[in-house]
Amino acid sequence: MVKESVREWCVVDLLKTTTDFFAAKKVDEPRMSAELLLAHLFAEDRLWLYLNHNRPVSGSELAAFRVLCRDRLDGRPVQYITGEQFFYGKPFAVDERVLIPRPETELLVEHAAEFLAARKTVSPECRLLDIGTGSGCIAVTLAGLFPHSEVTALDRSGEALDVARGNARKHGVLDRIIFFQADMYDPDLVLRFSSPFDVIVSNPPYIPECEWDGLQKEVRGFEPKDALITPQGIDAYLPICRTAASILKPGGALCLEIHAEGAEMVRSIMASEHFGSISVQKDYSGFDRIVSGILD
Ligand SMILES: C[S@@+](CC[C@H](N)C(=O)[O-])C[C@H]1O[C@@H](n2cnc3c(N)ncnc32)[C@H](O)[C@@H]1O
Repeated sequence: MVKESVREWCVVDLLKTTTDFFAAKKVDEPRMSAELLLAHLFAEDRLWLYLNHNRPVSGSELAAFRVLCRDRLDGRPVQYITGEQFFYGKPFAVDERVLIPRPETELLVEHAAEFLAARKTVSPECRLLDIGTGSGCIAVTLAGLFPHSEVTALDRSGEALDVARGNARKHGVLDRIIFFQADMYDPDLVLRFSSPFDVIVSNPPYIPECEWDGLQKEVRGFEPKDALITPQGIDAYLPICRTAASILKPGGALCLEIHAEGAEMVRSIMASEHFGSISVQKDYSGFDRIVSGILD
């Protein structure tokens, strides 16, 4: 009897075949998806794939990889499959309880960090508040960049706060972050803070409900809707600015991520709540993305 030959796979072949297959199935960023899933299979990084391109892939590894690929074909974002997204050069654990951090949000961190670095106060200590912390990517990154800071990470979702807490532990800043479950729309929110902040940052939900159907299937099917959508899109900015105006130190900064079309509206909300030196920054694609101001 002739024995049926079973194909022997190595890393480079599997990568190419998977990339072609994903491309044919119209998976977003097919090469990147294939690389991240394969690296995840071996619990290595993407560079390792290139340094080990001839490594044979065993039958059991192949079977496990097929499961990952099937998940991806079903539309699940690669970051939820691998459980990780890099933000500001560091890996953050993510799952369906939190929004996947986006590269644009790194600009928000950069902007807050520039403000803090330029402060003329003698004390290196500072108090920061992140409203709508999700995975904790902003709060944890700022706590890491400013070792004398005390950060408060606020979210309505207890599940998101659990993820953020895990990320703070992973990056060694758990002891400097206060995790705070609260609703940013609560008019009495200000009463729950005992001392003022130097900087408040927020990437609130800012997509209007009417844009939901037009979002990618991957986003609609897997990311938490509450993290993205509000009825009008703009709803969170007035409560955030109002709260910030009461709990920031005079001269403190408020840095907000915004919808590309929201800059003028957010600018006027900030101005109405006594913020000055208001500036708008564009993201890597040239869209308005960050509005910041200083409390008069
Ligand atoms: C756009 S996500 C930002 C997550 C994370 N900061 C980031 O940049 O990747 C918005 C976050 O706000 C939280 N959120 C939504 N509505 C809220 C509310 N009313 N009060 C407090 N947090 C809220 C969501 O749970 C979500 O984690």
